[in-house]
Amino acid sequence: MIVAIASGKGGTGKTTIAVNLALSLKDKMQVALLDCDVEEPNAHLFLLPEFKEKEPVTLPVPAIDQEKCTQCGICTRACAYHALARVGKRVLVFEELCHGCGGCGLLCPAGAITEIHKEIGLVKRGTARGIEFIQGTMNIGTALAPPVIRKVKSRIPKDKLTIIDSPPGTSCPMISAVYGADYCVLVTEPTPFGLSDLKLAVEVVRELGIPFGVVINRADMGDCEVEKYLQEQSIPLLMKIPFDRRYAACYARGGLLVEEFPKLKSSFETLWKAIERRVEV
Ligand SMILES: Nc1ncnc2c1ncn2[C@@H]1O[C@H](COP(=O)(O)OP(=O)(O)OP(=O)(O)O)[C@@H](O)[C@H]1O
Ligand code: SF4
Ligand code: SF4
Repeated sequence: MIVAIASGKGGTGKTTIAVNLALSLKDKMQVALLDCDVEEPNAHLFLLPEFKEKEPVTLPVPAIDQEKCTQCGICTRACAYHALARVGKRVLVFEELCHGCGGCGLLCPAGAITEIHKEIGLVKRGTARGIEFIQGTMNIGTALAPPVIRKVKSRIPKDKLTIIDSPPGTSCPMISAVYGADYCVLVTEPTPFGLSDLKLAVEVVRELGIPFGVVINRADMGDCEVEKYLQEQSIPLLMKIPFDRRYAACYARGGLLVEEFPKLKSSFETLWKAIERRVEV
């Protein structure tokens, strides 16, 4: 089963929940944790995995043979991302804009386009406390998270519960991370921003047809508009976690909540039961 932990808003507690859910379940079943927050992965800071494999992530970007190019303009007109431009008598490639779709190479009538493999990130795989840990990282200066996320997800083991720590927001990186999940846990906080971004995230997972429920983190910090919204929309409330300065201090030290606060472990086990029940339904 694949469970994605996502949220419309950053900093709501996705990593806290993904890491501690994995730790709470690892003695009961085989668990894999995928850190798909590839712009800023941080789950490793808590689990301290030992990485055994590393694989670069590459994107096929075009290289133009200016000798062969007839400047017909077919490729520049075809590229939906404006990654090609005719400047004087040359066709230039703006690699940062290229999505590696391969379209220009297929269309070029002069055979002037070949592909080079540009390194845009790294996927690392290892283990931590009996948990299979897979992490993606984007190279500095690159802009495309989805290919790195897809590469991380290509490593999903078939025989384990896979927990995905998704990037924040509701744009392409989040969609790439949650796509194909059996269940999505949307983490929010009871603030106007939390509610507004939750609504966007709900739209995304509904559009993708992924069953989902909500965890309200720092649940005692704001008003109850989030709960009212969940009731109106018949969205399951899976868990409420109170704000606790000791949790923040534990996090800041790289500590593990379920080890320092054993009561939380049973809360995460209950969260898992709620997810499992809903996926079976
Ligand atoms: N219940 C809580 N009480 C106090 N602090 C909390 C609580 N939950 C999370 N935090 C704090 O909120 C911050 C963000 O948590 P976390 O990194 O898990 O969020 P995130 O959603 O993964 O963030 P990002 O969107 O940047 O990936 C951390 O400093 C963490 O200690
Ligand atoms: S590979 Fe696709 S995105 Fe990249 S330059 Fe060619 S047409 Fe544009
Ligand atoms: S399609 Fe080929 S020949 Fe035409 S401008 Fe592009 S690179 Fe040159």
